[in-house]
Amino acid sequence: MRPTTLCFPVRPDGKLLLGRKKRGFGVSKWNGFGGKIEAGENFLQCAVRELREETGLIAKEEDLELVGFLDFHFSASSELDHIGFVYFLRQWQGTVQETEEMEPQWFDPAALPYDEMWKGDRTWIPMLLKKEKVKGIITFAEDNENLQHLELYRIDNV
Ligand SMILES: COc1nc(N)nc2c1ncn2[C@H]1C[C@H](O)[C@@H](COP(=O)(O)OP(=O)(O)OP(=O)(O)O)O1
Repeated sequence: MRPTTLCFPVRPDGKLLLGRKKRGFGVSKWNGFGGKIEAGENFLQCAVRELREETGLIAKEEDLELVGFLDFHFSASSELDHIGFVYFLRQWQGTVQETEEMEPQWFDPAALPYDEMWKGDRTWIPMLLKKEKVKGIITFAEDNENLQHLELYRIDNV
């Protein structure tokens, strides 16, 4: 799979915006917002475009904080392997809208719906919530759902 971006808008009260994916890869899971990089795009441009397509929110590239770099591996489906750049965003313009791809909802960071998210998320999102930056390799088992192996590192800069 092509490299991806994943962006989590964060409100001043600390709540995170997640979306329930309505179609495609990760359908029905809650996640941040993002997608595959397109030809000629850099990661920031991809993150801005995907956020706008999936939520209606308009971000400036300089407001995207790179907080994670993850290497997702699928032991039974190597065509799904991809890297993901993870961003927090604290300023934007516009209002959140449901889109054809995502049903958005704000969540308290202490009550994220991990049971309905990708299985790796409960390991690295708490690190980000503690203001740590993270780099790692997450390997999914043959069912493409459960975790097979995890290597996560706290880093100073992504
Ligand atoms: C496998 O573990 C993952 N965990 C989390 N939390 N998020 C992931 C994982 N793998 C991928 N993602 C994110 C990365 C992207 O933000 C989306 C997938 O993007 P999608 O395939 O929907 O990309 P689009 O370009 O929007 O796809 P279309 O072809 O449907 O336009 O999930």
